Amino acid sequence: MAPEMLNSTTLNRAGSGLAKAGSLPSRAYVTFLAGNGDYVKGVVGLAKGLRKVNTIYPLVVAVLPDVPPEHRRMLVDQGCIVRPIEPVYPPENQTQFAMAYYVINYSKLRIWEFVEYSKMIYLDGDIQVYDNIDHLFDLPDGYFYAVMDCFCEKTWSHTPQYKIGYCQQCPDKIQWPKKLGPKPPLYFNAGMFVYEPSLPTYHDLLRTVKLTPPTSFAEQDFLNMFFKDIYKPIPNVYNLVLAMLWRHPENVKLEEVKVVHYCAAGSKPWRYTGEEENMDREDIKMLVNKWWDIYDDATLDYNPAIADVAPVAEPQLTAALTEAGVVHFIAAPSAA
Ligand SMILES: O=c1ccn([C@@H]2O[C@H](COP(=O)(O)OP(=O)(O)O)[C@@H](O)[C@H]2O)c(=O)[nH]1
Ligand SMILES: OC[C@H]1O[C@H](O[C@@H]2[C@@H](O)[C@H](O)[C@@H](O)[C@H](O)[C@@H]2O)[C@H](O)[C@@H](O)[C@H]1O
Ligand SMILES: [Mn+2]
Repeated sequence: MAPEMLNSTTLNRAGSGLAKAGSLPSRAYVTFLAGNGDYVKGVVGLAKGLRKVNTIYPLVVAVLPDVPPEHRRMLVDQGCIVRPIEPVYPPENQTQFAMAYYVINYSKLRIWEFVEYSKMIYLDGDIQVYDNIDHLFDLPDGYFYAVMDCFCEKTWSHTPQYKIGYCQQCPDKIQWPKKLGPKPPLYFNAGMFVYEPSLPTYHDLLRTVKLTPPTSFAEQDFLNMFFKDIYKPIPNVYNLVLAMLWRHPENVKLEEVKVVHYCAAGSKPWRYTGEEENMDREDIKMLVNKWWDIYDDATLDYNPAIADVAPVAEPQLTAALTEAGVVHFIAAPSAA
C-alpha cells in the first residue's frame, strides 16, 4: 500500500523542537562534501541559510579525504562540525551514471554511522533552507522521510516512466499500463531526507551496497530500494527539485516553498551562467539571487561570541524542567 503523504498540518503539529519530558534528543543537520572544487560554497551557503532561519541544531559536514584543509577551515569558521569520512564505492560496474560524478555520492551512506545523533536531516550541498524546518525532527521515529522526485527530465530518458510519460507527480495524467507490471513504488529525491543514524542499519547498508549492481542515479536508486518499506513522502515544499517549476508548476506554490534544491542542470548558484535550458526563467533568476543574498550576507557569518552557546543546564535545572514535562532542547552551538 503506497505510503500516504504527510500533510503540512501533521508536520507542523510535529512540534517546534520541544523535546518530550525526559528525552534530550541529539539532533543535527548533515551534508556531504567531496573534492576540492566549488561545492564548498554550497555548504557555506547552507550553513548561513540555516543560521538565517534560526535553527537550534548544528550542521555536520561529512567530508571525503580530498576536501582540502582550507575548505575544512572555512566550514569550521562557519560553525560547522566537520566529520571526516572514507569513500564508499559501489561494486565494479559498467553503469552509465546519469552524471559520471554520481559515483562519489555513495559515500553519503557514511552518515548512518553518526550515531551520536538520534535524528538527522540530510541536505545536499546544493540545497538552501529559506524557512525553519526544525519541526521535521519531531516526526515519528522508524520511518524515512523525503520528497518525491520527478521523472520528466532528460536525465530519466533511460526509464520506462519517461518513455511513456508517466510521473508520480501527476499519477493520473498517464495511467501506468498493466503490461509494464506493477506501478513503480514511490521514489524520493535523495538530496534531502529525515533519518535516524543506526549502526545496524549502517552495516546493513554497506553490506547490501556491495551486492547491488549500480544504476543511473547511484546512491539515490540504492536508498530508494533499501528504504522502500518505511519511506514516507513529505510535501514538495521541503525539497523543491527545480525541474518541478517547468514540469509540474501546478504542484508548486513558490511562496510556500521552504527548501530549494538547485539540482537542475546549470542551476548551481555558484556556477550559474543562465545559458542552460530553463535557466533564463525569471523564477530561476530570483532563486539564484536569493541564494547569493544569503551567501554574501556577512551578518550571517558565524560569530562564536554571540552564537547560541548551549546553556550548560544544571542537572537539577534539567530535572526540574523534565519534571515540568517539557525540556526545550538547545543543541551544541548552532553551526548555522
Ligand atoms: O563534486 C562534488 C559533487 C557532489 N558533492 C556533494 O554531493 C551532493 C550530491 O551531488 P549533486 O547535488 O551535484 O547532485 P544533484 O542533486 O544535482 O543530482 C552535492 O550536493 C554535494 O553535497 C560534492 O560535495 N562535490
Ligand atoms: O547521485 C544521484 C543524485 O540524484 C539526485 O539528483 C538527480 C535526481 O533528482 C533527478 O531526478 C533529477 O532529474 C536530476 O536533475 C538530479 O540531479 C539527488 O538530487 C542527488 O542528491 C543524488 O542523489
Ligand atoms: Mn543536489
